[in-house]
Amino acid sequence: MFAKTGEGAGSGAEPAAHRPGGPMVEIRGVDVAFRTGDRTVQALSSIELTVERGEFLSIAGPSGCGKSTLLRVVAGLTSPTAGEVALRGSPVLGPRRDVGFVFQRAALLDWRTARGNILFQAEMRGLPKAWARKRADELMELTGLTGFEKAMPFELSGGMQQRVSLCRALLHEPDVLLMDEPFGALDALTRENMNIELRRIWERTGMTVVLVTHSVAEAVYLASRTVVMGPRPGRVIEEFPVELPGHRDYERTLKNAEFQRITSRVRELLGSTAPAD
Ligand SMILES: Nc1ncnc2c1ncn2[C@@H]1O[C@H](COP(=O)(O)OP(=O)(O)OP(=O)(O)O)[C@@H](O)[C@H]1O
Repeated sequence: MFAKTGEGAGSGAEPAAHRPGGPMVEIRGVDVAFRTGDRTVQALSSIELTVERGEFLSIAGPSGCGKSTLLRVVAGLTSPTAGEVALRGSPVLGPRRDVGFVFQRAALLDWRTARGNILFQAEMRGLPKAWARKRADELMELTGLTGFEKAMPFELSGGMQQRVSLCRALLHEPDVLLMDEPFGALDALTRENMNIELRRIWERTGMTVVLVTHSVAEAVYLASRTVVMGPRPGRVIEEFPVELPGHRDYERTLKNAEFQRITSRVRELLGSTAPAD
């Protein structure tokens, strides 16, 4: 059903936002059912979603509604029971190398330096060493880690560890960055700062991002579109284009009437299942 684009995975030094538009991720009629013993859990039902190139899409939904499963399907780590997913027009049939994944916990190798952790991605993929070192240094600068190249993970704060994890996920220039509750383990202030950083990085690079979060404020502040999922079996119940200024000052955005309108509506939809943020 999905035509191949002919473009190589991970290619394209120019930011996605500067390339012609078009779908980056296409999710068509996706169902996922898990079998455990004699029980079947219907995790996702009839998911239809398109993520445009250069778009920042956030997904909010109650616990257990299948948000992580959806990200895993996009990355090719979980196979759908029905339906199809394509990245840049090429069907996702197994683990994809053209995605970057950031998880809630940074999961750094504690015997390697910050830079060594980032370069691990290149070693696993057999990328040219000199190119990878240059790219790692650029990413460390972009995420404010310059000066911490040789720091060991235990010497880094939670926020800095998550920055290393972000650099590691971006090293191979993935077409799409998937983030699963990346700031969930951080304290409130660090989380706010990481939101500001991530938004700044997205504004500068124009990469395609899909972010799963429990924080309504985070979902709306960061995204160009927010999707709300309903409880199991997970399905999309509503989408909100976030029509706020491209460059978003944090304090000003939180006071913006449109931001408040969208966050209230998302909270209403999530009802009592949404934790306060
Ligand atoms: N590998 C698996 N085997 C069996 N059941 C699974 C598996 N992975 C997920 N599930 C079930 O699928 C449903 C959706 O799980 P998922 O982790 O995707 O939800 P979520 O919305 O990300 O939850 P949370 O917000 O709590 O992280 C849950 O009922 C979960 O127990």
